[in-house]
Order: sequence, then C-alpha cells, then structure tokens
Amino acid sequence: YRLLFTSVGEKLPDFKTLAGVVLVIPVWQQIHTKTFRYFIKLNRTDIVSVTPWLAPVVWEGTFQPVLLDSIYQKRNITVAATVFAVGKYIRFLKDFLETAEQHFFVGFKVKVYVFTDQPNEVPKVKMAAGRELVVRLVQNSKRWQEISARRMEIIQTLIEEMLKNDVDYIFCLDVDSKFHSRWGTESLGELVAVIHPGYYKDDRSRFPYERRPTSRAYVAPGEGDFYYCGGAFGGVLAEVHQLAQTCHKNFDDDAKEGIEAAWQEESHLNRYLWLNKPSKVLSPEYLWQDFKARNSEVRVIRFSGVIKDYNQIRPN
Ligand SMILES: CC(=O)N[C@H]1[C@@H](OP(=O)(O)OP(=O)(O)OC[C@H]2O[C@@H](n3ccc(=O)[nH]c3=O)[C@H](O)[C@@H]2O)O[C@H](CO)[C@H](O)[C@@H]1O
Ligand SMILES: [Mn+2]
Repeated sequence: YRLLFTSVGEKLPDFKTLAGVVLVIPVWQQIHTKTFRYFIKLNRTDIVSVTPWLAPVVWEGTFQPVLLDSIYQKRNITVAATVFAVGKYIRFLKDFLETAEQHFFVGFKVKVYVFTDQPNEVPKVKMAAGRELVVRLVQNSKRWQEISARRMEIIQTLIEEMLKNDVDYIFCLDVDSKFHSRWGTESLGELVAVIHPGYYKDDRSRFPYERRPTSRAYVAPGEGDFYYCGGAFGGVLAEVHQLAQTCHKNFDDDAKEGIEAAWQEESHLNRYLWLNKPSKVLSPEYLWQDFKARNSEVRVIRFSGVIKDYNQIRPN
C-alpha cells in the first residue's frame, strides 16, 4: 500500500503506474487550513483572476465547486435564465434546454423563461425536480438586430414582474449555444458579465465598441476594461433590471436619432459595464465559440456558441 497526501490544485500521479486499487479519500476538513494556504499559492498564474476593482475573474482552477455549492444550498436560492427563440432560431432550443439540464445549476432551483413566437414548437424537454420551463409569447421582427436588441426591454419587464416572486439571480443567454460543462454557483454575483472569447487577448484599442460619439453606447479611445458578450450576462434582479432598463432606453433614444450601435444591445451593454463595473467577471470558458480553436489557458469550455449559417437562419 502507498499512502499519498496531495493538496487541492495539485495533479494526482498517473494511477496506471500504481499497482492495486486506488482509493481517493477527501480529507478537506482535517487539513483545511494547510490546504487553503497551499491553494492560494498554487492558484493559476497563466491568467488574470482578479480585476483592478477586485472582482474575481472566474477560470477553472480558481474556485472550489463543492464548497461554493454548499454555501448556496443553505440559502435555498432560485436562479432564472432567459432565452429567446424567435423565427428560425427555434431550432437551437432543444439542444440548449437539454444541455442546460445537464450542466446549468444542477441540483438548484432553476426557472428557464423561453421567449418565442412559436410556443407550439417548444420541445418537450424533461426537467429535473425543482426545475421549471416557462414559455412566453413574443413578436417576430423583420430584422435580427431588432430581435436581439429588444431582449433588453423584455428582460426589464420580466424582472419587474418577477420581483414579486422568489427568484434571486437571473442569467440572460443566447439560444444558439450549448452547455458542455458545469455552469454553477461560482458564477453568482451582484452584476456578472462574460469576457468575449474573440477579444480577451487584445488591447482595448481593438475592441469593437461603438466609436461614434453621437451614440449613447459610445466608448472613447483609452476607455473600457474588457469586451463583454451580449450573449450572456446576469446577476441579482435589481442589478440586471438597472442594466436592461438603461440599455433599452439608450438603444431607443439612439433609434429616435437614427443611430444603431455597431453591435446593438451588446454595444450598450459594454458602455454600461464600463460605467458600472461588474462585481464578478466570467472568463471566456462561459461563452466560447465552436469555430474557435481552443487555447491552452481554456481548460474547460462550459458554454459555447454553435456554428451557424447566418444566411440560413436570420430574417435579413
Ligand atoms: C455570443 C454573443 O455574445 N452573441 C452576441 C452577438 O452576436 P450573435 O451572432 O451571437 O447574435 P445572434 O444571431 O445569436 O442573436 C442573438 C440572440 O437573439 C435571438 N434571435 C436572434 C435573431 C433571430 O432571428 N431570432 C432570435 O431568436 C437568439 O436568442 C440569439 O441567440 O451580438 C449580438 C448583437 O446584436 C448579440 O449581442 C449577441 O448576444
Ligand atoms: Mn448568438
């Protein structure tokens, strides 16, 4: 027999080289203090795991999932997710919902709000106990930009309605994506945004912010922290409500002056998050893109946009 002590974050030896049966016994309780100190030392150095305003940047290896889950289990939280499946985007819904069952807040109370113009086409996905699917009708539109941007207004209204019931956190997600790995309590915070996988290594001068000062989404040269995704953001209801309301209003006020920001509500989101710093930032593990080759610092892909033929699925 060989007795082996290892610490959190330390790689276990290749078991194939050890003869006999291997038993892995967690001894977290007994060696907590020692492990914790060690964990800090062993924390990842190949990525930035905290922002200059001291918000965590969540990467695999920077958190303890079991520990985090136990904290939030005690609080008996409910997490809502919104997803829009309008027009031909309804085809993405089945995979989205099925993979969410496997990876999104497993073991917690979850309410998925589906907004669609075709309620009868919503796939019947089996939901685990404590998880619920709510289908809401929305109008289609001739322009994909409008479908995408109008989400902010609908999210705003939904939150106003939800404040009366027991939802604690909300995430607003793109439908043309799938979960591949855990997305759980490590992502919870007051205001949460995801770093766009296309720009996380770039200097901010290259970020595709709205650059026309006449737009309310304008970000000046030399401003901006990260380029965040429009396809995933969240937080507590009050914070996400403030964000959705502001982005919706600024988008509409721009429209009245004949301006549409470069990336619609994503541009407004980026402006908002420059002025209102997120309390937690999620790494591109939380919204990768299937067409992108995986980089070595991305140890886990949790949620990723599928490859799609824009001409096939968009109305314009
Ligand atoms: C991964 C990511 O960050 N994606 C963002 C990006 O482009 P994307 O190319 O990912 O945008 P997209 O075509 O996926 O549209 C965004 C979302 O709007 C919904 N939809 C859109 C068109 C349609 O006909 N039916 C429909 O239901 C659907 O939920 C879709 O996921 O920039 C957009 C700017 O406008 C949005 O900010 C997206 O969130
Ligand atoms: Mn998308």
